[in-house]
Amino acid sequence: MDHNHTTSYIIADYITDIFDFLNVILNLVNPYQSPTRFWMGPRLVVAVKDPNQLQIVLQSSKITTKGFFYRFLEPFLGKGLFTSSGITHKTHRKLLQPLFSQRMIEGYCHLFQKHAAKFVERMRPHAGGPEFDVMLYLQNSAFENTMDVLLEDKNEHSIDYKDVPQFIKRFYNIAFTRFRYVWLHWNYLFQKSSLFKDQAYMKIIASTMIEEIMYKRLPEIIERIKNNKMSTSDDLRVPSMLEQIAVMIYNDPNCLTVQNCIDHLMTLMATGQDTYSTTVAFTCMMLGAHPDIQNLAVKELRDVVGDKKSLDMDDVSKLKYLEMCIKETLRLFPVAPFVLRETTEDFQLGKITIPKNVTVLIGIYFVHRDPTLWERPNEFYPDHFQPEAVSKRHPYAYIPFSAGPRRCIAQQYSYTQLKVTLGAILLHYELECQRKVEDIKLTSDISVRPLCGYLIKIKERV
Ligand code: HEM
Repeated sequence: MDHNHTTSYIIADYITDIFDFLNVILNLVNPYQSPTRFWMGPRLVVAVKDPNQLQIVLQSSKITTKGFFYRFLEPFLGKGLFTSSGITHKTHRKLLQPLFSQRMIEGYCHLFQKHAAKFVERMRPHAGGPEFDVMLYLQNSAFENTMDVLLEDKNEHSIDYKDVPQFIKRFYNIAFTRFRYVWLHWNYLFQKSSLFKDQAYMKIIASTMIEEIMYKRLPEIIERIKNNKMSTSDDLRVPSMLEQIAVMIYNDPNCLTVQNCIDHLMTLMATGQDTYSTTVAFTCMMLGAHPDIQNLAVKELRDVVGDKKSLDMDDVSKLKYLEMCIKETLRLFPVAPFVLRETTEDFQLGKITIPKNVTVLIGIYFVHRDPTLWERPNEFYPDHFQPEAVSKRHPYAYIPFSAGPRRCIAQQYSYTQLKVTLGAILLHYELECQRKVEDIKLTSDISVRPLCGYLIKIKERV
């Protein structure tokens, strides 16, 4: 690799002493041109933040192996889509892609509406009151919504599972702690820690829950498949994801093992919640802090939705301004500020050769706030996503869902779910937030988090 790009060498202890990982990485990488490199304990990390270079890395099929950090997610997610690599990932991705097709998303929309309405009601006691952390309600709502889409689960499971949404957060936190504290990379030391015990306990509860619901649902689903009758229950306009997976296995019993199914369901459950809830929460904060922008979003909603109090699929595609607000939120507060890859052979990045066995850090957060790419990089300014501005910008300047073969499988699903939820919130409440972008101090584990919490005030909308 070209040594002119060498920047900083850090030793393991340096990074572990500092709580604020996001800012550690920002300070290490920001002053230098891309790509830049640093050591994390014994590992060489190459950070990429230039959109042309990001395009080369993300589009390449030679660098799709997830970084070493993802090994710490495996105890919970198994070998699901998020953590697997190589041919397994490629074939399973192809199998699961139809679960997120436009037709399926249209079917799930009905469930998104149901859970958005429930969420709006849960917040009602706060209307007219002081500020509160909206995540208190979002976490459970995200969990119930995901379980409904995945497993046709009506949230009737035993009381023992009420903590699972909290476990998912805690689990990410443990994986991230392992990442930060280099000595916990070694299984031997990790297994001596209390984190290991916590992780094992949470894993047992969560996977028992998934298996219990799965086996409860399966006889009915198999009966439907045998009778050639896909789901027509009142609540489901399309089959649940479990039912679609069962049909695949019915047609080709070798396509997935039972363990594959459990791993995929665990992965979709865990990836589907935190992403959705943090984006809804940050968007509420941003709209609350910018009443003029909120008014524009509400005007568009009223024009599209008319007198209705919820949104259907036709409405969703017309809400262009609300989508711009969501995109701007994901620009400033990307769910994944960095993603990691591992080189399995020497990789050519323009004139630079990145050697084998190096971690490549894909700097989503950097490119999203690059002043050479954005008119107002540190402000909430949805007009960044006016079609004309988008057409002039580098396509890899904005990659909240990543891009290429390892991009998020649920991008369209997420925009639909987010618009349905935020639309319902805005139709019922006026949002207020006292913090603008510059007042929100961020930290990160696997995702970016506001140190102050997701604090907003709500008032009934007249
Ligand atoms: C605001 C919403 C979301 C954002 C911003 C987001 C972002 C991302 C990003 C950046 C990646 C790439 C991660 C990496 O390379 O390490 C990813 C992958 C993935 N996401 Fe999402 N995600 C969102 C919602 C969801 C939802 C709702 C689901 C599931 C229901 C989901 C499932 C997945 C899966 C399975 C992968 C792995 C894909 C693969 O490697 O083939 N995501 N997501």
